[in-house]
Amino acid sequence: MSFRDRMSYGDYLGLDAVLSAQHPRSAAHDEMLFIIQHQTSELWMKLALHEMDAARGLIAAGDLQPAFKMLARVARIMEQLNSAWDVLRTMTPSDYTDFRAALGESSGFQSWQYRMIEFVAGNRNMAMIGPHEHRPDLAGALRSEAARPSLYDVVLGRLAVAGFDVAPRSRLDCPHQPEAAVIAAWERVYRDPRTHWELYELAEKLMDFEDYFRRWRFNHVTTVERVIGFKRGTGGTGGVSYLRRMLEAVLFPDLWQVRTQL
Ligand code: HEM
Ligand SMILES: N[C@@H](CC(=O)c1ccccc1NC=O)C(=O)O
Repeated sequence: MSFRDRMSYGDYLGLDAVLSAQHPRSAAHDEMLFIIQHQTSELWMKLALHEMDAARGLIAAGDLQPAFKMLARVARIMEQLNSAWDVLRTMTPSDYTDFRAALGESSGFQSWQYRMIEFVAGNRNMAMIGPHEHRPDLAGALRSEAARPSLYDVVLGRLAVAGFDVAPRSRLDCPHQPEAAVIAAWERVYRDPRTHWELYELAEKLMDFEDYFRRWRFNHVTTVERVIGFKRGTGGTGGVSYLRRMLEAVLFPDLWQVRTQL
């Protein structure tokens, strides 16, 4: 059973690198929880991006069934991220203040994968690249992403292919705005799902995604208020006041607006 010359479990998974990447900067007991909570979230985000990018390519090519499977997996990943807050919630303000100063000015604001998920979905606020300018590779990756059609842009492309009067966006580097022609197209899809089943299913997959995303934001702001109250964030924002404003962000406004008309 010697694995001296064969690939072992740890070799395959790169576990030495993963399990030696926890470097608490204080003696506080809960700092390990804080680090692992973020690292596992970033790993799940990596998988979500892998699935979202592949789903976007398949949707653009008109191969919707495998894309649905990937988007369903993204929804399960988001559930995982949402459940993870239950672990972090066991950390009280007393526990957190034991090591908060050790975090310096670092903050979730600098999670480039979180911003990339927003950018791939289509919520592109170029000002959010600011916190990544110290890493030209990451800022560059976000800029390149903002120049590509988003997940929602390729979905709009499917509406056009199906004969709806929907034009590609003239600018890709901004959040999606509600558009009368697109809302009218979705209205026809939702009024007659049997005729437009794939588009209907696609729309509901996007709704699932945004629904889970909103729950993540809500869990975040609630946990933050529970742990630091209304203190300013280490990233320089007002903290809870900023995160509450972010709850209003809408990824797919047409899909939310069409509901009022049905
Ligand atoms: C006790 C735990 C946490 C606290 C107190 C906290 C606090 C904050 C605060 C105050 C902000 C606003 C930016 C700033 O001024 O710093 C922020 C942003 C952010 N945090 Fe957390 N956070 C916590 C846990 C997490 C976890 C577990 C994640 C998961 C990766 C996360 C990801 C983010 C992201 C992505 C942002 C940017 C949000 C946006 O711009 O919309 N945070 N956090
Ligand atoms: N913004 C947080 C700090 C923080 O949460 C954080 C710091 C370093 C690495 C990840 C973090 N998590 C999410 O924002 C605070 O103000 O306490």
